[in-house]
Amino acid sequence: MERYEALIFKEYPDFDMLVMDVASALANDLSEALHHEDRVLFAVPGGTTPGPVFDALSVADLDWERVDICPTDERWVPEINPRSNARLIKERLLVNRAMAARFLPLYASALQPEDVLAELEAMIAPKLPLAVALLGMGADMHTASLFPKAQGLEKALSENAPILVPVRREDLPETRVTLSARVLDGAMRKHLLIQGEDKRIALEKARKLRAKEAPIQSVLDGANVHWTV
Ligand SMILES: O=C(O)[C@H](O)[C@@H](O)[C@H](O)[C@H](O)COP(=O)(O)O
Repeated sequence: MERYEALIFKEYPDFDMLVMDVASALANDLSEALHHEDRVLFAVPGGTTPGPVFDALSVADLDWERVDICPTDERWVPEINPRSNARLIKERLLVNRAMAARFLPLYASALQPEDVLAELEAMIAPKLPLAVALLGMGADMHTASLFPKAQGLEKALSENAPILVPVRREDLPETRVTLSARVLDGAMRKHLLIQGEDKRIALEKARKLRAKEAPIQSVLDGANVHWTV
């Protein structure tokens, strides 16, 4: 296991090995957190990578009824929309034993996030800090919906950022809502899932840039990075 600076980088021979090890690490982290707290908050990403990890984690034998699960970020679409992270998480993670967990949404039926942000934050605030955060990363070095050059990024990266920040960028299909960097980085245990050489190179690049150019950097301290080709 390679260790450089304050993050732990673990490489796997293939994606299946990564999936099993990350699901096991997440189950252990959640179980450990549940020894110390009555309830724990677990944030998980959307995207194409985490699905198999959700499948493997959903059968883990732990006190899921004491786990609250929220997305790291959400696309501002109803759950019936295939792009909804709530839909992905409910289809792949909140099944089997993990069905007993409680889901905290980052979307509510309103034209704009700003119309209901206070209500969404009120559900999450009492449960912070995050016990565990599972994160993805784009090749453009975004994580959650902390996208470079996006409207809302500066606020989401600021030290006194609110819990939730709306994010918009012309090329994004819809408005996003993201947990702010301070909330994500404040997770007691962080696991970053990245697959492919392009993302490994992007991660290396991110470590030399500022968070504004490479938002992933704002959550790397103490993170467990799980990578496979
Ligand atoms: O809503 C989302 O899409 C995620 O939260 C996002 O941050 C994702 O983790 C990255 O874009 C990586 O996505 P892939 O796993 O599809 O590469």
